Amino acid sequence: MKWSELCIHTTNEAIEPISNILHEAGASGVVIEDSEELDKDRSTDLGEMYELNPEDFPEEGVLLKAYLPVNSFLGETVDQIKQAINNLLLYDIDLGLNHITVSEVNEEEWATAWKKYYKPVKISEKITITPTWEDYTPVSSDELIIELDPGMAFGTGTHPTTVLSIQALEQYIQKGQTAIDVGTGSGVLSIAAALLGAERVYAYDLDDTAVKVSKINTKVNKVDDQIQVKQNNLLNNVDHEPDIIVANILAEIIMRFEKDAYRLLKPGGIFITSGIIQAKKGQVKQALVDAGFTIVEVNQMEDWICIIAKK
Ligand SMILES: C[S@@+](CC[C@H](N)C(=O)[O-])C[C@H]1O[C@@H](n2cnc3c(N)ncnc32)[C@H](O)[C@@H]1O
Repeated sequence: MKWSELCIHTTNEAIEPISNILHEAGASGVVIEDSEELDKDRSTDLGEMYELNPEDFPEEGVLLKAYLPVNSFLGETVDQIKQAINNLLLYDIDLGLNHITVSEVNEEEWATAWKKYYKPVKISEKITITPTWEDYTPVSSDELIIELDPGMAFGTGTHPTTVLSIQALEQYIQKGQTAIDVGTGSGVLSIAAALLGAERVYAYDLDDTAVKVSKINTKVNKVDDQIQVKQNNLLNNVDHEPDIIVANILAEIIMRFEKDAYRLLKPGGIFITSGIIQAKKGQVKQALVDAGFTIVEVNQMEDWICIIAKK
């Protein structure tokens, strides 16, 4: 099959919203080439491997590459993507150069293109994420390993918004608790919750590819007994009473269901909200307080904010 590569020159801040647009448009996998990745200080004490080739990265900004099958809808799809990206300006998201090119690639090229950037990474005190195709030997006996093949669903597990969510889960989850993961993507946060001791996790995503991929990932990590994955719009028609709700979704989407989160959580329950850009921090905090929550922590990584609130 012929594939078309859509290459978008943008900024770090725009990675997640543009990735979402690309997935919604049916893109199969998104490659992120971030100029900052090359200069990042990285710890290698725990056996992580970083073999980055400067030629794979832009001099500045971020290149996002998405792959779409070449068919008769391609032109329209590309136009819709461009329009949706331009609409992000309305949310004060800096798009940088916003230069978009389209070229053709063959199947083998795209199937391996994104895998070379994805290596084992220790992302919290206890959790290391490793791609399923890498051999990784745990460094210590209490290290928890998540094996992930993001396939076509969002979430290699190493995006700052995901890292912040996992660090918060690690801090707040207690053995035997029930958790809900809204917008599970690859299932990474649900798997982390289960490995950290949650007895029951409900993982929801609107996207059926995410549902399929996360089901596979829960099996690969042998936590499919603890995690129920289901296609669902936010918390609509959910009646479980969790101890923890985690949602790594954009601010605009969090502000559509903070009241449902408050209603469902047990008293004292924790709501971990991630995927929030700096500019939206105040609005999300206010929405959480208006819903009845007390803000217990606000954490930041790069330009991303994670707000932890208590019922
Ligand atoms: C930023 S990704 C996060 C994926 C994963 N939780 C992680 O941390 O890597 C957001 C996910 O939310 C899903 N999503 C978007 N809108 C949704 C909705 N209304 N209901 C459920 N899931 C939704 C998307 O399909 C996507 O998989």
